[in-house]
Amino acid sequence: MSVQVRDISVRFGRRQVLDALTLPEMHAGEVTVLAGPNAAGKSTLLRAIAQLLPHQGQVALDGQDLRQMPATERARLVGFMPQSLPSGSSLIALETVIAALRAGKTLPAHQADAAAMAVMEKLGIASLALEPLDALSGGQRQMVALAQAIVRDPSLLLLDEPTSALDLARQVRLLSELRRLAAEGRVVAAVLHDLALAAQWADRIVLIHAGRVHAHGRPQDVLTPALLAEIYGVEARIERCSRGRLMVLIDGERQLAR
Ligand SMILES: Nc1ncnc2c1ncn2[C@@H]1O[C@H](COP(=O)(O)OP(=O)(O)OP(=O)(O)O)[C@@H](O)[C@H]1O
Repeated sequence: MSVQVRDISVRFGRRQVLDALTLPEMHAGEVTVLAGPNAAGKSTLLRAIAQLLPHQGQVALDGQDLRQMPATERARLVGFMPQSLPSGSSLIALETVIAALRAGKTLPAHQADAAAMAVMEKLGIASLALEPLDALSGGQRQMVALAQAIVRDPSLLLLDEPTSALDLARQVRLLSELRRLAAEGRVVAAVLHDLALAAQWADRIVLIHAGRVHAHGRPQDVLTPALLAEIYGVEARIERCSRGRLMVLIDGERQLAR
């Protein structure tokens, strides 16, 4: 499977947030990380790809335009994990995962319960199943959001800062899960701010700046001091640790020439 994202433009009022943005084609088996400064347009792009906000341009799965698909078919094919789950829910965590499952599939109640529980077990959060969603910690809610995003077994998985509230062990658990989901034949795209995590887990990094793709490629090609200075305005060093992994070291903000 491949995903084509072409010429995406989004405007909020008079503000052009995305300007004919085209991503490199994404393929099954690959994890693509979208990175870039605050307000660059990363969340807006993910939401446009998931067809959650009005936009111009095209998103296609194997050439099939997502916009033209019936909503249930799209819900089955695309999983979206938001930056945070809305609060004010009166449901327990398991019910929210069941509701996410039923948005894309009609299933008898006992099968839906079992499928939702199986995903929570796989993610190590079975003990949270009967807790009210609103009573969970930020990291626990983020793991439940992941369960909601993957429970329909989507072909395209979109995640908005999925590790932002997670402790170190759960970051590794989530990112290993993303790699496994990709290896099983899915397309995975995640917004991440942590470039060290991106370097370790991504096949490809797309740097987004001011609503456009500034650079894209393998982590070793994109994580360069020059590009990080251009995009983030920082003095960065990229070094390899003893295991050969890329380390991104930020020495400070870049001093502008007078
Ligand atoms: N619903 C909205 N109405 C008006 N403006 C919006 C809306 N959503 C986003 N924006 C604006 O669009 C721009 C891009 O926002 P977006 O959330 O996509 O950035 P981001 O790259 O994900 O940022 P961050 O790293 O801070 O999460 C920002 O200037 C933001 O204020």
